[in-house]
Amino acid sequence: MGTAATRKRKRRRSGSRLGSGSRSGSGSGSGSGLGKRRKRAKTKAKEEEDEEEEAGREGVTESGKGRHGGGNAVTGGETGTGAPPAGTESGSGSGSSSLAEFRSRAKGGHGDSRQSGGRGVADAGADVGSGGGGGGSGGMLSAGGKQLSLLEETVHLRRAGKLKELTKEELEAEEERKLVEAFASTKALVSAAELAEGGRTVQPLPTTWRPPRWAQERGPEVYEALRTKYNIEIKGEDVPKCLTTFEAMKLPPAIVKHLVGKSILKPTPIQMQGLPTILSGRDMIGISYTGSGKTLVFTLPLVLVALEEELRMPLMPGEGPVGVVLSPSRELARQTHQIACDLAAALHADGGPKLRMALCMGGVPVKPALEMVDEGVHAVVATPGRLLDMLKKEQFSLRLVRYMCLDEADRLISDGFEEDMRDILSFTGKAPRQTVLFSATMAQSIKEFGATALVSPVVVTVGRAGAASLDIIIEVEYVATEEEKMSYVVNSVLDKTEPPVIVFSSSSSVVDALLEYMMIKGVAATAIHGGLSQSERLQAMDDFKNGKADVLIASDVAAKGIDFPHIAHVICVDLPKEFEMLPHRLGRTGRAGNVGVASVLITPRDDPIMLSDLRAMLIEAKQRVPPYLLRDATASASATEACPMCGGLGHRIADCPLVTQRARTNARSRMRRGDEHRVGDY
Ligand SMILES: Nc1ncnc2c1ncn2[C@@H]1O[C@H](COP(=O)(O)OP(=O)(O)OP(=O)(O)O)[C@@H](O)[C@H]1O
Repeated sequence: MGTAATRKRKRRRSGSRLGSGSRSGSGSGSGSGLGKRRKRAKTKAKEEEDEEEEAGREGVTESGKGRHGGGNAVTGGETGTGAPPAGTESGSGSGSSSLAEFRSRAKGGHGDSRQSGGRGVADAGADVGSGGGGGGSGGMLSAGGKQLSLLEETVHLRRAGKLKELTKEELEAEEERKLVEAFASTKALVSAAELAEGGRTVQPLPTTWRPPRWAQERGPEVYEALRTKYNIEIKGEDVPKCLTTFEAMKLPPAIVKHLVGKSILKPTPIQMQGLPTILSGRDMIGISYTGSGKTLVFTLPLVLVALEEELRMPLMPGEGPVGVVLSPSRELARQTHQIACDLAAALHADGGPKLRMALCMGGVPVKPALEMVDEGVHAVVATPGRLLDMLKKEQFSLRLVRYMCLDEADRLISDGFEEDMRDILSFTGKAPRQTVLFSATMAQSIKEFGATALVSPVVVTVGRAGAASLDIIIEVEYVATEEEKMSYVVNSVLDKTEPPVIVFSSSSSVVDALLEYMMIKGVAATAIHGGLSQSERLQAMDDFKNGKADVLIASDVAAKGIDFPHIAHVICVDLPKEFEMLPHRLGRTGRAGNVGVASVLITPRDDPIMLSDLRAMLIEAKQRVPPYLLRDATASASATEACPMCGGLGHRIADCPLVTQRARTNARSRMRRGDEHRVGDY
């Protein structure tokens, strides 16, 4: 590992769980050491949450003017020609549309659809969110009309003798069903107005995009075979074709050229099914393992929606956006925004119009985004807190939005973001809207909820949701005490591979202590966590990306979605607070078909349920299970069926730590929202 100490980043935090905060690097470290130049930016409570964006703000005023929503023609009409020879998967390439062709299609393609919409509105009383009538969560009412909790309900039923005849297994299954329903009944994807009116759009967004004719003429058995070959599972009605080349998807040549320049030559499985699905205007839930190219699946349509709108009717100053991508962290928002800008620039360089893509996230000045809005903004990539803040200040409007994506959607529609999401949707107009959700992890409860809140969605799954990528070699290492971890990481684990390496911990103070220790040991390291200022976070990311630092020590703020190229090794010094986070952490390596190594440190003090999940994950990924895990993990777990709440393979819902944690987080979030003056890390 490199020895050049880079920047003099000095921080210290006492009480680190890892100890060793002292100069000697040993002992139980109260955290003296490198001085006190960095003030503590966070309280303990904030540190525990650490991760990300939150918001609790008041007041919703619908604003915005101008346009009206409409159809979603994306890249053109039915011009794919030249069937490929039987048995081949690719088109002839003639399906790819030039910008001029695209322009003419966009102008004539779907006439008035922007005005007329195309999605009908459901009758009052329609099934909004999950659950439908009766409160959705399956709760029942007491004689006094009060909604009963699940617990109270069970007690009532027991007293009434209705549960007597059920076996223990049946009771457990019933309990699971109700818990899943209870959590699935959250309605983050349905705006307050839609909830109030009991209506929502019920037709997929109309689009003029079609696959090439040769692809349309193939029988369903061809697509079934392709999906089997690429391990693609689909759910939904009338699922669009799976296309195995970008040309067959009729992307503008400038985009294909841009992708080739990035060595993206052939779609990955989630792209094969996901891109045609979104280009067809369908709502979609996309689940695929980490590093499998999901970002392109939702970013490319964002840019193409923007292109089409601009070609049909250029945006006026103050208008837009027509597309929005929401990310749960600033780093992820920044990354996605850059990818969208690159795609837009490729179109512009080929003679296309200039598309304006705004980045709206906390920690950075709002001015550049506002300047873009003044000119007319085509698309926005945002974190929920900043977006909501701007909407409430009427700095722009979402009334023209016809494409909305939630990246890392399981995080965005749970964990206290729910209210923000609903508030954000209150700012959308009545225009038809296409909604797509993506993640590598999505527990059954979230998937079910998504499926009821979207319009005739297509669910595309590649691999099991929450499974570790098979391109990662996972090694579990047993360490007897927390105090030993720090020296163990530096002296035994770090040297297993060449840099770059990412080290994860769920605690900011451990991240700080590790940074201090590594700097003392001469390791070129930098760190990122939610307690640092935005400029410090940015600097750390840049130093790591451009090779100034060999090691990035990170809290889970960097676990989801961040695409560092060629990470050789991920080290988890502890298990995350939610097991679901582990595949995300591990997934920073082994991306885009490369093989990676991950080390997970465990101690005897780790939660047995977490260890059980870990064991099941290793077995599923056909990795070596250390004897310690075989001995101590709880024996009751089923290794074939995932917990419907959190996706963990090692336990059932009755033992799910997430159930308790979510309840706690939601309560905390409700309390925060009562504080009008709070300004979150958004
Ligand atoms: N078709 C492709 N061929 C080769 N590389 C690709 C392809 N599509 C995307 N990539 C590259 O793969 C890497 C991972 O892609 P991406 O970040 O979209 O993964 P992801 O599925 O979103 O992962 P995560 O779940 O961690 O967010 C990126 O560097 C991207 O440029």
